[in-house]
Amino acid sequence: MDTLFELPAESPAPVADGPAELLEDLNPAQREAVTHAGGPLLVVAGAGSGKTRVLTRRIAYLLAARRVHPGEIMAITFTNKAAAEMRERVAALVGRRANAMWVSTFHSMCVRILRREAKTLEMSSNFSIYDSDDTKRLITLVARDLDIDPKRYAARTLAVHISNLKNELVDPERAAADAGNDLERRVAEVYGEYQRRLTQANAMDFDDLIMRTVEMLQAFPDVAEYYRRRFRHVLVDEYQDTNHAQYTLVRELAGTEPSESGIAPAELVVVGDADQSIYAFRGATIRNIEEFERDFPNARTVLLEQNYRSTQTILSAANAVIARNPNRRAKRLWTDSGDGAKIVGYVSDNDHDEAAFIAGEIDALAEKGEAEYSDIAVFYRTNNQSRVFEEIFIRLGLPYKVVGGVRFYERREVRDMVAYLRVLANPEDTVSLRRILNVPKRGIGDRAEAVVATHAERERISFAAALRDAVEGRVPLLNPRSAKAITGFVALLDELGEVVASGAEVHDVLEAVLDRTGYRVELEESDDPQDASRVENLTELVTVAREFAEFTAEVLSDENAELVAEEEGTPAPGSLPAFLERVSLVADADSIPSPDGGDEGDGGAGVVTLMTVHTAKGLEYPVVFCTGWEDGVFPHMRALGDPAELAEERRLAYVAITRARQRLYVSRALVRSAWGQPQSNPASRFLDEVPAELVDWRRLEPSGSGFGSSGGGTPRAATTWGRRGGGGFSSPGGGASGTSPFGKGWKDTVALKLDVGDRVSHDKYGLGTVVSCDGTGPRATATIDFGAAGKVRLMLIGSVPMVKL
Ligand SMILES: Nc1ncnc2c1ncn2[C@@H]1O[C@H](COP(=O)(O)OP(=O)(O)OP(=O)(O)O)[C@@H](O)[C@H]1O
Ligand SMILES: [Mg+2]
Repeated sequence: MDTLFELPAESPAPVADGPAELLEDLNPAQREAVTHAGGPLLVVAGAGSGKTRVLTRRIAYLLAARRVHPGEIMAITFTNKAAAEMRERVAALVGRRANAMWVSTFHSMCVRILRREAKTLEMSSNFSIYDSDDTKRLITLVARDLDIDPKRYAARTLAVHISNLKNELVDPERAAADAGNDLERRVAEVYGEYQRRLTQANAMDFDDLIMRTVEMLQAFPDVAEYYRRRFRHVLVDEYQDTNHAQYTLVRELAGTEPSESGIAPAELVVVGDADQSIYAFRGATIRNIEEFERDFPNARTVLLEQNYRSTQTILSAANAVIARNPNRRAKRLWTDSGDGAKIVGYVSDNDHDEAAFIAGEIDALAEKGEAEYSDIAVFYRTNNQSRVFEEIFIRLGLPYKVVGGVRFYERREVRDMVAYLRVLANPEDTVSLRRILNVPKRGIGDRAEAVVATHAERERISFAAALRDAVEGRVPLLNPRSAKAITGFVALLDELGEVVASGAEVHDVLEAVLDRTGYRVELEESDDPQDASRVENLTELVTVAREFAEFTAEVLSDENAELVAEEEGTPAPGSLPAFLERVSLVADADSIPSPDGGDEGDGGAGVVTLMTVHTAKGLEYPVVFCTGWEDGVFPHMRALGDPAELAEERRLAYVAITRARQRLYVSRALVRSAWGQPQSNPASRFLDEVPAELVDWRRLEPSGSGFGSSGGGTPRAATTWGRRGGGGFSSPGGGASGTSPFGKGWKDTVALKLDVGDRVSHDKYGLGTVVSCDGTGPRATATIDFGAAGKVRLMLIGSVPMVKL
């Protein structure tokens, strides 16, 4: 780590056969790393300094200049996306020969090795891979069988401990021997039994993939020898995020000294940035970077200091934020690409406004030709934050893709609840009915379902009618226990039907479904952390429904009722069918261009990418929106009282900022409803850490500044909307009136000037297009098509919670 190469002023002479062009556009330090031969090499450098470029270029160089066969190369990346990207980059350089290389994540590499070597491990090569869900389930069963009190030791806790042990390559025997307290003894006990059952089931969990590979390479020198002989070049990207097991795997593969039969260690090159270590919760440790030279004899270190990705403004912001972390080695990172645009800051009233502002900016950038959709990424801290963006983007017709994480309305629990609502709205909806028949489990098995379905077919009645027949004992072959369960289910639906008939609002119906079906309790009592996030998603769905009810109430209030044009064929405002229509529109994934459509074949503009910051590691975009910069969101609530976690969040912020090439936006919402009840969060401390002179804040002060012309009797515009951020308010008059940043009352006055065809974003209705305008002055109204929310006629006087996009 201490070695900084003194590089010759002149670039190293290109090797035979003219790979000079492979070195041409590299700086001397990069060139050194690309051409380096022999001992292990560590490249440490800040974001955007070309670490990944060095790896891909090195591969090309190995092939072109050093006559290495592609099959001798093993490159490891952190995500499958990164692997695909690297393979692509190498293929662009060397064509189809890229195929013989192994470019993959640690996990896929291990699966590949383990399937090949299954015999050695006395397993069959078609072993299953258990995901975290399966893992939690199995651990729950094991713990139950071992009489472990789930209140004392939750399956989740046991799973985390077992995973940690595996990441440290500790087997059950050693865990048992080392156990120093009751928890550790219990964990060791469960661990042993869990492993036994995995083997019995011919299965491995994610951590096993790494651990078993390491064990195998250590236990079978001839197998290790085979891979050593085969892979003469091992390259690892994002080395700062390796854990102990992965580090050991790299060591076993590459070797540190000649093997028994005299094969020299492979050439090892690892690249990383301690400031971008964001997987400590999975056991990643920057020790692996810091101790590289001790771990690998004869290792050398190259530092890269020039950033080629971002403008100076973006880099300065990133440097200022990460500089606050304690115990880090300061790095010099510079760019000669100029200051570029200022960072745009935006404070929104709420998360809808934040998304609408971003949608407006994206539209403007695309319209002005400053960026294509595929140049743009929107980042958030946790997956559930994608929902508001998805809704708004779909309504506006902005093509986007969500990377990682399941789209909100595609999540199982959300689909289950929507299925309940559909059945309540339309009992003949057989698909939805059958989906919820035994969800949550109520003893109506597949066989019973089949019997009822057969009866329905034979009698030519609906499935719902057949269920009622079952209640009355008119379905032959149905066993009494199933009939009883069906009776309970039908009674439950009737009960819920009464809730709907009583005129309850959609969110209350939803709450009733969650409670009376036992769906929520089941998730809450589960030990599976996935179930905890399911509860969060359901809370989010209730929020959607509540907002829907609120805006409907506002629309239907006396003073506005006459302004609402009821459209033929559209469901009554606020009704369950209206809500379902809105949800289906959002869930309609068909209208979204395929993410793989790439830049070609979809009109050339591609799609906007939405993802969490974790997913964004290693990527870059000309335009980046960092959203939800609020204390409690980013940094995450969990990190607020914990310096180590806060440092990790700050590294995450550093990763987020450094993805941007030309333009960076940071935004926060004063009120966020993502967690059920609206919450007001203070600004993220990371925002304060960005030097003020780098940021152009676009937000109208609560009153006064910059609006309206003088004269006339109409009070002046006073809104909470951005002054320039997709702004659109203009005031025909002057006067004086102000609202608080939170004020949304209709009493305050403002006039919004609209023309047919204008796009607007309404706080409650979402995005819409103006279809007609009537009247002038205080009598001005516009009819706006809000898609699923219907066509609405609105007065343009009053503090209309709407902006022109
Ligand atoms: N010598 C160079 N000349 C021109 N462009 C370069 C050079 N080196 C790297 N780049 C460009 O700079 C950008 C960042 O490079 P790269 O992604 O390799 O950085 P990185 O260090 O891996 O970043 P991260 O830490 O985010 O993973 C890329 O667009 C790359 O093509
Ligand atoms: Mg990289």
